[in-house]
Amino acid sequence: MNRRTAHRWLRVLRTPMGRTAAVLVLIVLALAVVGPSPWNARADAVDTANILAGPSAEHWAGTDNLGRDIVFRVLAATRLSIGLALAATAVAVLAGLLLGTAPWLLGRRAGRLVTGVVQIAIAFPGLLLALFFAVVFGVGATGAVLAIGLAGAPTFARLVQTLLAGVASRDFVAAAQVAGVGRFRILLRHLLPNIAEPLVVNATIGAGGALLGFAGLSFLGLGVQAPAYDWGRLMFDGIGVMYVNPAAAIAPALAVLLAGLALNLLGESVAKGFGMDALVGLPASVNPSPAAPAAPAPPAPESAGDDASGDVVLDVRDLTVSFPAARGPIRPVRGVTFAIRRGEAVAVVGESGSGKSVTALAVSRLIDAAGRVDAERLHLLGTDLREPDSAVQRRMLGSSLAMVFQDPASSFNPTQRIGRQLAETSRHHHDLGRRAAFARAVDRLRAVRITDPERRARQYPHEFSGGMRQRAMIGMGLMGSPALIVADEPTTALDVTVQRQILELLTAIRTADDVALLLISHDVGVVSEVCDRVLVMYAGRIVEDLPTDRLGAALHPYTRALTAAVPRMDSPLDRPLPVIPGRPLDPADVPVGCAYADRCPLVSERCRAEDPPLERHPSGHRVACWHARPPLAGERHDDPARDGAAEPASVVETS
Ligand SMILES: Nc1ncnc2c1ncn2[C@@H]1O[C@H](COP(=O)(O)OP(=O)(O)OP(=O)(O)O)[C@@H](O)[C@H]1O
Repeated sequence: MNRRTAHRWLRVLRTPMGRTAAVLVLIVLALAVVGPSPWNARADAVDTANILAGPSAEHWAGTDNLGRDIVFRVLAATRLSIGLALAATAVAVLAGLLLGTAPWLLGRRAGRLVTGVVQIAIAFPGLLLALFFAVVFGVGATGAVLAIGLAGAPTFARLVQTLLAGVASRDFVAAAQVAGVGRFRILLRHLLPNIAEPLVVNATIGAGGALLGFAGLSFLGLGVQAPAYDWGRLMFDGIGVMYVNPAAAIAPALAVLLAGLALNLLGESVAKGFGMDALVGLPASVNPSPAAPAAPAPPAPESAGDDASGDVVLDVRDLTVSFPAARGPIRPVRGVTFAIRRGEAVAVVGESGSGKSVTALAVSRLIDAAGRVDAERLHLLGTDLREPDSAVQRRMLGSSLAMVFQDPASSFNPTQRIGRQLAETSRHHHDLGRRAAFARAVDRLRAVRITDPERRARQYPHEFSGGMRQRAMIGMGLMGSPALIVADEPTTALDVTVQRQILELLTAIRTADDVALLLISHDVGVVSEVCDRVLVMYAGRIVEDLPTDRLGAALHPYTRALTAAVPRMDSPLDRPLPVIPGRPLDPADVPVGCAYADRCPLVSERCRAEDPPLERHPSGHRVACWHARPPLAGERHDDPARDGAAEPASVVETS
């Protein structure tokens, strides 16, 4: 148990409810472990002179029809009652885990089938299911364990599915996928450890339910059979003599009630105590170190696929991504074409919802199962990413593609030490032993300028600051020999100083190792510092592809509006900051014609009727606009006033 878990348990035990529940459960467990041996003799001692006696000083709950002491029989039955309830809970958890993890392991179709079966099973009342299984497995303790366990399995399966869905969408799982780790290994290493706590809590509550269920089956005569007895069986016997000695039924019922209550209360207290927790990041020093300025990359190919040189790392042509939706599929990425050369830094900018992240996810093969990726070409280092997933491909991608996510807080598995998580890639792809992989992890942490890397590698993610986690994430990408780093808003969640350090680090790595960078950002200011080229996206399409240093001479009105919205030192203080009028487009509602038409100051009839293709302009940009032209002197982009049917400033030629 790590310090954090111990701290949470302590917090649970400090509450009155948690303390009471823990004491009660300990008493019940102690009785179950030590109880029967000292009391068995008295519980089974027949006293024909005292048959069906009422409560007295000698027999607190009276005797049964053979004169045996009820209290001792209840105490002696603790082990069997608790043992069977725990066994049934174990069956429920195990079957629930198998059913709940099946969709993750089996893929979309088989997964849906399993989910459907689970949903149907959940629709049946639990007691009905238990009775059904009890009949199927036959009368007796074993049959009842299986019946109650299997009746509880669908609820656990759904819980596992829900918990898995929550964890599977976290960045560290995506990082493991990018690193080429198989689904079973991800399940064991990343998913299950992160759902263990809520599962244990629910299993504790479930054990209370199983205890009641078991007592119910034995009471109905379907569970434990004489001469063995559990609390349910004692209730069954007691009910027959209810009118002579009611305590014979009440005593075992009280035992069921108390033990069930204890387990439920403990589960609830733990759930509450653990649920209130948040990861506390200890302040840690960030190691500033200036990076060398990036060397300018050679001019990039303007259109993917046209460039046959071996220099192209990523080659994307006509990429479309769609997701199912209630009113028909939506297409957040609609025919995107670009290429990135070795060592080149390309930014993708655009407002929220323009399809930047979905493009990056498609390139990294991280679009979830419901989504559909189509492309005329989607090559990373010559490997066709449209091909079905294979071990060889995963291995190649795992070492040549690195991904840095926006939120450093969710980029690492909180249950594992940083060094181990970094080492995982090397153990998997380079067949390194545990020690060698850990040594490489330490070396990579050093490479991303983390001070005292040996000590840091042994720490958990919550002991790192946000900036350090982001560095460590970059270090994880460097465990292989990446040719491309995809960084999706890597600095958005960080403060300005740390932001700069991360950008400098990315630039330094790019320059030193000739690694290409695909930087997703909504901040034109950031990308102009780091990147050679900018792809401007609007409503799922690239509307302009231009060198960063030409941003001041952008041809598309949207690029100009984005650039104008960046605050500058010389912005006049007496005027509000320019904003782009209107709202970004909903991908479910893309109009005919140019998607930017409603917000564009240059809009004309043609814009509303025909969608302009992305074509090469004589200036070298690729631009998708019927009115592509350099900005006019004094032009404002926050001014919704139309300048009429502006004539195209230059002829646009097809590339
Ligand atoms: N799994 C999904 N299912 C359905 N729609 C999705 C899914 N993922 C993304 N989308 C939709 O795709 C569109 C583009 O999303 P994307 O995350 O690429 O935008 P973005 O440009 O990166 O914006 P932001 O800067 O806010 O991250 C959004 O409208 C989003 O709702």
